[in-house]
Amino acid sequence: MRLRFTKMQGAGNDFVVIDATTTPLSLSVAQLQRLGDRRFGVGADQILVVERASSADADFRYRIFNGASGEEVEHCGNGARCFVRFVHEKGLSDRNPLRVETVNNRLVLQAQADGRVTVDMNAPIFELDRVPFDASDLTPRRVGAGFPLWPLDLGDARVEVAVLSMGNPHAVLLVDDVDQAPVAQWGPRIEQHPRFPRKVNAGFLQIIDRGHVKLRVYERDAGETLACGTGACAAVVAGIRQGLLDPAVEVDTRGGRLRIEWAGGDAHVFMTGPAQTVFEGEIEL
Ligand SMILES: N[C@@H](CCC[C@H](N)C(=O)O)C(=O)O
Repeated sequence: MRLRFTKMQGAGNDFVVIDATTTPLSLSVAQLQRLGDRRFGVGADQILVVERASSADADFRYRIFNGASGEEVEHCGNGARCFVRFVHEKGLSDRNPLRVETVNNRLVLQAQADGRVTVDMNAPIFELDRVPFDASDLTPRRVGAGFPLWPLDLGDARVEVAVLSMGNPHAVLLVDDVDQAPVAQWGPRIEQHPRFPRKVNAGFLQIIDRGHVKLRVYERDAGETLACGTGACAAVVAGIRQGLLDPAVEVDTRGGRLRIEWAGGDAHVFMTGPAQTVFEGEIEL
């Protein structure tokens, strides 16, 4: 099969984006992994497939697959911004905002006049069984107004993580200096910790001040990426719940800056950041 694709990036988190709005497309895990492979394929952290919506209250359906594993996942913040740019650039729709359905969510996305895109990421989820996280026999340390930090045994280290879902699972760890943080060592151990039955994205968060943080994320099934949009939302929400951050925060990732806003409680989280097309191509799969 010959497949047309668009290579995109949002803050250095990179994607192969495929238009499946006219012809339905079913790719095998091996084909998805080939698209994600930086040596034998195109190379991407995630593969995004744009489809027709299944109901009238959404404009499109957007599916996300981790490039390394070919597994379908629930959410991708940086990918959502690229999805908007793709739909507008390809002339698939000129609606703004766009409403999109994902495997477990509905999102509203708005292209801004300055070229950035804002995504309504919905409300964060703290119920542990919905993350999911197995906290049996664990006692958390409570911080802020009672927000739990959970102890995790990593073998030669014991860390404390905030646990939440942005539609996909996140564990967030506070560090003094993110550039020195042992992301490559602890990232995979947190990602595959048995207390996270569906694995987890592991965020390493350094607070600069109440409106500015630095963040690195070891993504589930992707390794460390240059940025993770849902990870940025989860980290800021965790920082706010710990009483360390204000409601609007600039997040510096290794690939660029994201702005995250959350008013607390049941409020939705809003993420604003860049999205860019890198090139177009065709591949024989
Ligand atoms: N890069 C993404 C998240 C992609 C999915 C993640 N690796 C997972 O498995 O949940 C983002 O920008 O949010």
